[in-house]
Amino acid sequence: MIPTIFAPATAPGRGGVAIVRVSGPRAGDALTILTGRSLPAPRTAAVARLADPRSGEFLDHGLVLWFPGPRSFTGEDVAEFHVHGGRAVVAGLIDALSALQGFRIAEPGEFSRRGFENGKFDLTAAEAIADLVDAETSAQRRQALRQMEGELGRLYEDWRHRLTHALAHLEADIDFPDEDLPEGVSDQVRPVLESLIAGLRAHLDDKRRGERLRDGIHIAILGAPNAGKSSLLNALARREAAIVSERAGTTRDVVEVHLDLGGYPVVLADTAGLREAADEIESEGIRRALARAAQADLKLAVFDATSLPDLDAQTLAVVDEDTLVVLNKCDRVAPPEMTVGGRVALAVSAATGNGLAELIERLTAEVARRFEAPGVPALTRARHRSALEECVGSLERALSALLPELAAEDVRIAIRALGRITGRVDVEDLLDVIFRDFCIGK
Ligand SMILES: Nc1nc2c(ncn2[C@@H]2O[C@H](COP(=O)(O)OP(=O)(O)OP(=O)(O)O)[C@@H](O)[C@H]2O)c(=O)[nH]1
Ligand SMILES: [K+]
Ligand SMILES: [Mg+2]
Repeated sequence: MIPTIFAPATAPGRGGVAIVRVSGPRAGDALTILTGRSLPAPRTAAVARLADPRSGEFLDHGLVLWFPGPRSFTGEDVAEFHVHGGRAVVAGLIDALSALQGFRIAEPGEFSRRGFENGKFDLTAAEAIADLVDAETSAQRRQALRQMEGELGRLYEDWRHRLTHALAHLEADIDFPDEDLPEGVSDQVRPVLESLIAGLRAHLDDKRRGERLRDGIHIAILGAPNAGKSSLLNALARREAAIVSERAGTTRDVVEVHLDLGGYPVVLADTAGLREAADEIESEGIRRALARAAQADLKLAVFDATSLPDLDAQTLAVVDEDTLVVLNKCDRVAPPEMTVGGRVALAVSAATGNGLAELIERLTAEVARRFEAPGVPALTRARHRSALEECVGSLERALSALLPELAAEDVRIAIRALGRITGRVDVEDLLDVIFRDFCIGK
């Protein structure tokens, strides 16, 4: 018999309430045995006195819930115990459940895995549940919710259906060959494949915005020594994360802080000042600064307003369309209105905080413009990306195939690649990897 699994669904530690979830064929028995009563009405909270069946020891008064399968999260029978959120209460409950025949503690992600295996949701939705639990900012939450609602799964399934349709036509061409048409893919199927390739390419060519939203958007601060980069980082982070000093060349390593910028997860990096390095260590710092600049989604180019009209040439060189230009130390000089490298320069003072609110607003707008695209679900995982790339590659091979048989085989490979994303085909080997990253009780 399938084991009945249980685990705390709430985070460990003290809290007002802790929830222990049970799923499997004997979930109902867990309720009747621990409460000493018959099952409560489905999906209705009932107050119950809980006791350890071995000793009769009183464990807690709590709420119990009964979700008979298949109308439950896992699709199996599910029971929930809502108890007072103390370590000893939860430990007592877990201990009592462990003693029941056919019960064992759940592995990480096992509830979600059972839900997937019972057809409650596809793999992209299961992954979205993990993302939702991990979401730290509102943009991450929005993305996870859209995916959990099935937006991404539907897109991939729609593509898979269209391909399955195209495959049927190809197979018809194999069965009933038209002697005048030696081409691999008929004129009927060719435009279908071409339009799918275009759709897949557009989806892949998204600057990884969905993956970035999950992992954090990278913003690098760049500028000459003493421009006030570290001061700006500290001001934006509201803590002394980086060392500030009047000595030019203070920062060597890249210093990162994680911020919630208007709902977006941002990794803000302070870097070494750009100049002819005085020694090997500084030169390595500058190399790292430039590497950061090259990888960053957005750059903040910081110029020292007190040295105007001179603008540092090395900082100027990194200014491009993904750069916000900042004139710092405007507490010491009248803020000038100017553009730098075609970008409107924003006057700020890291020392007094003047202009920072506007800087944050502009940064948020730039991030939103790049990372929020309403209506189009974003690709969110490397796993999906590699399957989609395999799909495009196979479709391109299909287009240039000389025989319909070969084209059909390539289309079959493309269909399988799409099916792996949502979990429709041969994913058994993938499941351990996917659900391993979930936390216990999910
Ligand atoms: N008046 C004024 N001084 C500032 C401002 N920002 C930074 N400073 C001063 O400028 C000096 C350099 O600041 P840092 O933040 O260390 O500059 P940095 O760009 O990180 O310098 P390096 O790490 O050496 O490249 C320090 O003495 C700061 O106190 C500002 O907005 N106004
Ligand atoms: K400095
Ligand atoms: Mg610094």
